[in-house]
Amino acid sequence: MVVLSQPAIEHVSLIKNCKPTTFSSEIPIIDLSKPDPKARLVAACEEFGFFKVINHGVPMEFITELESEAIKFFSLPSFEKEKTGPPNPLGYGNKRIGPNGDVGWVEFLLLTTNKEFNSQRFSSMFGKNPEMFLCAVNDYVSAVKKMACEILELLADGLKIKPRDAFSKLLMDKQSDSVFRLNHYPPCPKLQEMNGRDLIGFGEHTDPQIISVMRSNNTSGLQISLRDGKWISVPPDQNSFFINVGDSLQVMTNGRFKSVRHRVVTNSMKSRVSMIYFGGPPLSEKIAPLPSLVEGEESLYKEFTWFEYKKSAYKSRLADNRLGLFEKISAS
Ligand SMILES: C=C1C[C@]23C[C@@]1(O)CC[C@H]2[C@@]12CC[C@H](O)[C@@](C)(C(=O)O1)[C@H]2[C@@H]3C(=O)O
Ligand SMILES: O=C(O)CCC(=O)C(=O)O
Ligand SMILES: [Fe+2]
Repeated sequence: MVVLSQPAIEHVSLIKNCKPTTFSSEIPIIDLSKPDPKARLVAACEEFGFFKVINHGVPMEFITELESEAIKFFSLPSFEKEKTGPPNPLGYGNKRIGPNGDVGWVEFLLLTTNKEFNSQRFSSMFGKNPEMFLCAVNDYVSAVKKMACEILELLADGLKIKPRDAFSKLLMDKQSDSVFRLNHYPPCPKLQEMNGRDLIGFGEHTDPQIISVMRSNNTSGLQISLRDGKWISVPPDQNSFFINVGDSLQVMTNGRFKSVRHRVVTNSMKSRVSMIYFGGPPLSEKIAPLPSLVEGEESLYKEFTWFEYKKSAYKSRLADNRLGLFEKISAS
């Protein structure tokens, strides 16, 4: 087993007292090999903005290969990892999340999903041999993107949207502004002496994009907020994927789907390694409710492009309600 480095707690402010959570069995599970998952997918996006996918069709060797490359990367000495940082927003980062003062017990690598761009920007990784790593990223991202598009098409069918690629075409576009993230949450044994206190790995937030596909090793830590504001812990499952509705999908469905608030808390004993594909539209794409979903209702959002939303999101703090700035103020 590879043991990853353990940084010392130097920011007491990283420690928050999280309300107790329970491991939840309520999280919807969607089996993509079953005949007709559309209605259950729509219900999951309406009620939770979150679900687990099993029998997903992503080859296991792509997952294990990328996990082993990620562990190799995070096991490098800091000075090697820092050659690919600081994140702007792409690149290696440690504890500081985003440009606005958020911190978490996490180190990460943010990449684009563009093969050529990654090769140029990250060719210094692993000295002279970044190929294995970048190849593992490409194989994994292509397979996960295919699954994300399949899910988005089932959702469009479930919502009776035509054409059925109304959402998925944004991820398939050559200009799609999608990102890929590897997170490593080192264990923090000191937590055991801290009487039930939790250390924030990644603070609460919603993802700005259309859809996020998360996979982690078998270490717990991910929590989601239910619509009543209660937090529940998501039981880890290294063989499955977890899907988040992002802010942009909330807007495109005129609020029918809700982007899910989520966070990660640190485990006292085990490292957590997660890999997340954030499917986003091209920068110039107008993000607006689809006409068939506003019929007879008003659009809840002002018009904006993904470029405008992303720019505004990257000025915000993690926990902010980023969509608030783009909501129409209702007359009543
Ligand atoms: C604090 C921030 C980090 C973030 C950019 C932001 O200003 C607000 C959104 C954050 C988020 C959450 C989802 C993804 O992990 C991410 C890459 C994204 O697109 O938006 C991160 C941003 C980041 O880590 O740079
Ligand atoms: O690491 C995880 O499980 C989730 C991280 C996350 O929410 C993010 O990177 O946006
Ligand atoms: Fe997230």
